[in-house]
Amino acid sequence: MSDASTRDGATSAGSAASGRTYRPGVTLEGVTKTFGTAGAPVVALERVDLTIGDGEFVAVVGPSGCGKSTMLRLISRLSLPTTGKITVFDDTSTKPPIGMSIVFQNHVLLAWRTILENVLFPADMVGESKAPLRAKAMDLLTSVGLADFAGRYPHELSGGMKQRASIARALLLQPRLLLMDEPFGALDALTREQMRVDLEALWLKHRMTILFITHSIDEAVLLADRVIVMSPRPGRIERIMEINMARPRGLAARRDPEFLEKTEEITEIFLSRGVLHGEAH
Ligand SMILES: Nc1ncnc2c1ncn2[C@@H]1O[C@H](COP(=O)(O)OP(=O)(O)OP(=O)(O)O)[C@@H](O)[C@H]1O
Repeated sequence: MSDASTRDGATSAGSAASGRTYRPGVTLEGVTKTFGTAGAPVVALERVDLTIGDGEFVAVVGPSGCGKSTMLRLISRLSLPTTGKITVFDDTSTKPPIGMSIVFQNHVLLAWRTILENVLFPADMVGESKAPLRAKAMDLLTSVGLADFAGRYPHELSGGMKQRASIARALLLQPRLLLMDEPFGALDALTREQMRVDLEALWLKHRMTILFITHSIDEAVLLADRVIVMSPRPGRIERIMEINMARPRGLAARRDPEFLEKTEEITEIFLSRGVLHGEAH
C-alpha cells in the first residue's frame, strides 16, 4: 500500500527513473463505505488511503463487487463516505467537485439532440453560452474521429462512436478531473483497443487527472501511470503498481517486457486471492 510522498507534499507517482512527480489532486484518507444498517451491512470499501496526483492517470482494477464504482461515486460526491476524508483539489466539501466530468460504461447521450448538441450539453447544464463553445465542440469531435457525424443523432452511430461522443462531451468544459467507470466495458475488443490508444492521446494533450475503472488487467497496465489493485470484498487496496512504459504507448506497448511483467504480477495477485483460478472450475 505504498503511496510515496515527497517532503514538499508532492506525490511521487513514478520511479526516480521515470521522473514523474505530481502535486496531490485527489486524496482519500481512511475511507470506509458501508451500505445498509439492518441485518448484514455490506462493507464496500475499507480503510482506503490513496493520493492521486494532479494530472496523473490512475487505473483501478479488481474483481466484481470490490468497491471500484463505490470509490468513484465517493470521489464524485454522488455518495458520502461512512468514515474518512476525501479531498479533491483542496476541496473537502460534500458538493460535487468543480471541474469534474464522469464517463460511464453506457453512453448517456440524449436521443433527441444531434451529436454536436450532445457535446454542447454541459454548457446548458452550467448555464454557459453555447455559441463560443461550438468551435471547441467541433475540435473535440474531430479529435475523437466524429467530425463528419456532428449533425447525426445518437441512434445513427455505433456503440463505439456513441462512447467517443460521450468522451468528447466530458471534455467540453476542460475538466480537471475525469472519472471513467468502465468506459470501454460494453465495446468489442477491436474498438476497445482503438479507444484505449485514442484516450491516451487525449490525456497527453489535455493532461487532466484520470481515474479509470476497469476489469481488464491489460487495459489498466497499458493506460495508467499507476494501477491500483483491489482485493475482493471488503474492497481494500491490495497493491499500488507503477507503470513506467514510455508514452505514447499506443499499440506497441503490448510487446513491451514491462507490460508482460506487470500483467503477470497482477494476475498472480488475483490467483493468490482466489479471484482467478489457474484450473477451470
Ligand atoms: N447503493 C448500494 N446499496 C447497497 N449495497 C451497495 C450499493 N452500492 C454498492 N453496493 C455493494 O457494495 C459492494 C461494492 O459495489 P461496487 O459497485 O462498488 O463494486 P464494483 O467493484 O464496482 O463492481 P463491478 O465491477 O461489478 O461493477 C457490492 O457488494 C455492492 O453490492
